[in-house]
Amino acid sequence: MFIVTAKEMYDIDKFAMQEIGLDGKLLMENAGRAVAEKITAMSSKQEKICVLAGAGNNGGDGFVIARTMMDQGYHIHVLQVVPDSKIRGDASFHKRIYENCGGSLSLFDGIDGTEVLDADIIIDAMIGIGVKGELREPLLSLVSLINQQTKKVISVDVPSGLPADEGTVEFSAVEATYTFIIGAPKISAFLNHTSPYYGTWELVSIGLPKKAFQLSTSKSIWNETNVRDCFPGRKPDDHKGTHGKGLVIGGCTEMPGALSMTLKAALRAGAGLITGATSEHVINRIASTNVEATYAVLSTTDGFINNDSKVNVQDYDAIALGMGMGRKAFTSELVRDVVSEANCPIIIDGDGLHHIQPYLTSLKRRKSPTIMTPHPREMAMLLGANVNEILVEPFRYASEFARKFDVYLVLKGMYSIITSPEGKQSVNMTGNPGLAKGGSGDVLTGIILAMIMQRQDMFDAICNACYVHGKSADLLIKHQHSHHDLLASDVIDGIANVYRTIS
Ligand SMILES: NC(=O)C1=CN([C@@H]2O[C@H](COP(=O)(O)OP(=O)(O)OC[C@H]3O[C@@H](n4cnc5c(N)ncnc54)[C@H](OP(=O)(O)O)[C@@H]3O)[C@@H](O)[C@H]2O)[C@@H](O)CC1
Ligand SMILES: [K+]
Repeated sequence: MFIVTAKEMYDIDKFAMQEIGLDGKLLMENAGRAVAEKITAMSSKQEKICVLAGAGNNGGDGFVIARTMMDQGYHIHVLQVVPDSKIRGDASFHKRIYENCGGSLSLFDGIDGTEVLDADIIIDAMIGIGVKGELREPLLSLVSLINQQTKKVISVDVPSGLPADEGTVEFSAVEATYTFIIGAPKISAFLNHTSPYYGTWELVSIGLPKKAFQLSTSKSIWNETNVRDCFPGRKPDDHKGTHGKGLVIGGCTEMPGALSMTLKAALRAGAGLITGATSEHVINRIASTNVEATYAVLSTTDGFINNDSKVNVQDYDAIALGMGMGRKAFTSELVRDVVSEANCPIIIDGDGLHHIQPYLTSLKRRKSPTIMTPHPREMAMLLGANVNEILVEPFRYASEFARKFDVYLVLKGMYSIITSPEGKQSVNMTGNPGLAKGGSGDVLTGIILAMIMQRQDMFDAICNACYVHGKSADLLIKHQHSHHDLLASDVIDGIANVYRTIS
């Protein structure tokens, strides 16, 4: 499923019309019919439905929805929120058809007399991706009235007033119960501060050609079909070496658990052989619960690993670096040496991100892929930016960072964004608030390690890992646990449930 900006959507629309030859009125008919079908499935003919129609194509969709539902016997009224003179193009065409069919319509004449107050269901087709700046009056007051009601509000494409793109914090918008998104989800459906306005959303397809999307956008949702298409298989003659030999470097006296979880997650996720490189103290603490792993002892100062014992990094297919290692200056040296000496893919996570921050440009010199897995606060630290700036524009920050430092980036969050060094982006939709706990990130790193060692496309492997991690949590919440009691170690055990569903 592709994800678009408003501009990309307009480009796709233009391509479909000018290059492919699809008519705009037909696309609008398809959009309105597809949304009407969804709405009829969730409403009854006894309910009074008010369609709020604007002047642009979003309003045009509203007229098609109204006509389609009216013909099926629904109790429909259109409240046109702009004067007749403003209605243009295809919207004007579909308004005429609605009226020719005998549809009921009135002009919005101020809040007091509004039909919104009478309706059981409000269909918001005032403004879609064409919004510019903050809502003007009288729509601003109308939106505020709608948001005070407890009625079911169904937005068409985008809740009116909400920007389709990232980067805007000042806006007023309809707080929809449901949104039926047309063609492709817009970026604002995946941002912390804008996604709640959509309510529950669903995509409706209107016949826009796949070719148009492929030419215009490099962003998509990574879903179960993607996972099934490229999930590493197992053959009868496989041996432990077939599935990779991984090294995990991290841990300190105060945080032995982080390394332990990465080791265990990597093994559960399918790694062939895993070695933990850490202090003797940490090994003594975790070895009995990670009996399948092997260990390399690193020298320490005050319980933190240092660079004296020189880690052997040459014999591995991939390395994970950083979890629970602390932030001592002498550990930075070790991180730098591993990053410059290893000839295999490296995942840098947790404290490793802090150590590498002053040396980010060195990553460009690596011959093998580098994967970084920051949460938004770590991303802000890496960039020297404010975390709120990142949260408002995560796609842009992620894309610029990945390109600049030639890394694969997993920007973790409610919707994690995976970015390739070329700027290709995927959003992972699995996962739930139960994952907002210590250790979750260490588990994800272990799963990524296992996936990238099985020698498939790096981007696909990382996306699969994010999917598996979130899906494990989702299945556990569905069947056994709650958001409150779910632990990172449960997510490791839950990997088995995910594998059973996809293999
Ligand atoms: N892409 C596709 O393939 C297809 C797209 N389709 C649909 O088209 C939609 C995009 O249509 P669009 O481009 O006509 O813009 P749209 O969202 O109707 O908004 C324009 C109106 O909003 C108004 N307005 C703007 N800002 C405002 C403000 N701050 N405060 C107040 N008013 C403001 C603006 O007024 P103006 O500024 O011009 O006076 C104008 O009247 C898209 O979301 C989808 O639903 C489907 O039909 C099928 C095919
Ligand atoms: K809308």
